[in-house]
Amino acid sequence: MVVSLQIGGGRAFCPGLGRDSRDAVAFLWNSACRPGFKSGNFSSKKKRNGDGGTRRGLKVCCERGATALVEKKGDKERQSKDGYASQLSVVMKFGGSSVASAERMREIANLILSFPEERPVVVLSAMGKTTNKLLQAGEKAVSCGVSHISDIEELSFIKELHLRTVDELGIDKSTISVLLDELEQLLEGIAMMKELTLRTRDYLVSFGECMSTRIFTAYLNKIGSKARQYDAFHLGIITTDDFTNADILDVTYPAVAKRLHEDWINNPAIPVVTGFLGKGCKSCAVTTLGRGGSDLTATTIGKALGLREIQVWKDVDGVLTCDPNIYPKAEPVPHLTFEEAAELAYFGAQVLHPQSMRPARESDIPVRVKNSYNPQAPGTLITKARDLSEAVLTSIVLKSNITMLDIVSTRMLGQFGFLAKVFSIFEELGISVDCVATSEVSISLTLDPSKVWSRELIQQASELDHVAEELQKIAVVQLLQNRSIISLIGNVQKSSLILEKAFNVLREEGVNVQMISQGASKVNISLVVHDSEAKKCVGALHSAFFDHADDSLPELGSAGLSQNGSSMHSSIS
Ligand SMILES: Nc1ncnc2c1ncn2[C@@H]1O[C@H](COP(=O)(O)OP(=O)(O)O)[C@@H](O)[C@H]1O
Ligand SMILES: N[C@@H](CC(=O)OP(=O)(O)O)C(=O)O
Repeated sequence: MVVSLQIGGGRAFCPGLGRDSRDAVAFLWNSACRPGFKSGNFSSKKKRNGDGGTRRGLKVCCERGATALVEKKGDKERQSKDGYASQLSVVMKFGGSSVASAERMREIANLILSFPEERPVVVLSAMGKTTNKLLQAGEKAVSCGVSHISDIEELSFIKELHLRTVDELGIDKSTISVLLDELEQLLEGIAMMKELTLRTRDYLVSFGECMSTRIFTAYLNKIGSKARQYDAFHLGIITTDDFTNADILDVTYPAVAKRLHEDWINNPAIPVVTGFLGKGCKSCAVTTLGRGGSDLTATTIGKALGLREIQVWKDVDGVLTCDPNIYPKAEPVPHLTFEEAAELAYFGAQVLHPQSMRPARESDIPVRVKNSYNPQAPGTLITKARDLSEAVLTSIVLKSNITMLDIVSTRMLGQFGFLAKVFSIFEELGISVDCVATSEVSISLTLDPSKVWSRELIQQASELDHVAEELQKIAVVQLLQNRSIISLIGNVQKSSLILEKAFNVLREEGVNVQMISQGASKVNISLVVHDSEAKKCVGALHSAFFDHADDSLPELGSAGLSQNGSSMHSSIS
């Protein structure tokens, strides 16, 4: 088959073409399989790169107006779903601790520029603890009265931090002064209304990312690295209207790819994007993706552009065997699968946003978790698959202050529809359920406190009473608070070994496990214990699985796999 290309003014054919043209043929070959592709519509283009040099590429046009610059010199071309062959190569996301001060911003800029071969999209969180401070300021504004807004300690803190940073970096105050004024006006509005709705809350916290990205972009430009700031809600990150915990919609991917790609083609500059934020599809208001949501912004952009790698830079040497605040001897895990990472994030490891692995997994783009304080450390690489032959336990996750419900049917054994009825009550009340262990007539479950709205709900005793009231129509209900879930993320092929070892440790510690649940993905086994015993258990389990990996524990009989509060069951939820 002969494929013809129109390159510049000349005409060329597949056999014997130069390298650039072969790249274009490859693109044509891929694109021709896509709907909307119109063959023969090519033009060459000389392009200035970020350093002011020129780089030759071929601009390939598709029918829908999508264009792609195909690089020469063996730079592996990657295409987004929409047919864009991105010039950008990686996403580099920096969390709050990585951009907490002027000093940190300088270090991050140096770090980004120390990879001259990369053309990154930078995603930033708010500086340090700004998001928490904004939320606290909002809460205070509700009751302090309009005339006392300027007395709010957290507002002064935020102003001082951002103005000092701007000053220390030697950039213009005007970069953020308008936003600081708007923030004060917003707090006055909250004080006037005496209420802080979820929608307003999202708008309020958005000031953190909007300021950090403006400061960092101005700094990059000041030091001669051309950068361009983007607010995610203007970039095309479209979400549901679930304020404080919005989901990203699929329309986001082509919109983000188009905007970033076109801007880069027209005028290359490092994109610096606000993490955590989006735009509600119906409300058009600013939404947020849940706490820690900048990780999800990073993977979403990675997928949109079909980038080579997604890097999330934190203040730890990667994903660790355990939260270092709970067990300081925790060690980095060198390699994880998307499934393992998603599971440990979902079960409460703060290091990654629970939904952040989805876009990366869907587009099979590796995620690297690195330490911005220690860039030499190898970090954690998260990919589709890894060698599990030696793996037993990967990580231990502790989620505390959980509410557990023990529900036993008042109907006769064998009544069908009991479980359906229980779950329909949770659905009606909009409550998210976390771990479950069941039998035909009884069910133990834990309520998910990771969603902001449900955390508030759980804190409201009256709401919980309402749950119990509804359930009591069909069952005897016991509400057990102050429980912890210890999740063991490990190799499914070794689940019996994990259980055997874990139960031996817990028996030695004299701990009674109140519920066991092995998730559908089977890389996770969750044990519910009392809050007061949880940290001790995690320490002992960590010692057994990681600190003394060679010590073999005495063999025990096979443990039951699914147990709820009232009885031991053989099923696995
Ligand atoms: N398994 C774990 N591995 C690494 N860090 C963890 C783990 N569990 C909890 N953490 C906590 O997560 C923090 C990093 O996540 P986060 O604060 O969201 O980072 P950033 O704000 O830089 O994105 C660490 O400082 C650590 O305290
Ligand atoms: N600033 C937001 C979003 C975020 O992702 O932050 P971090 O990357 O610092 O966890 C938050 O605090 O939730």
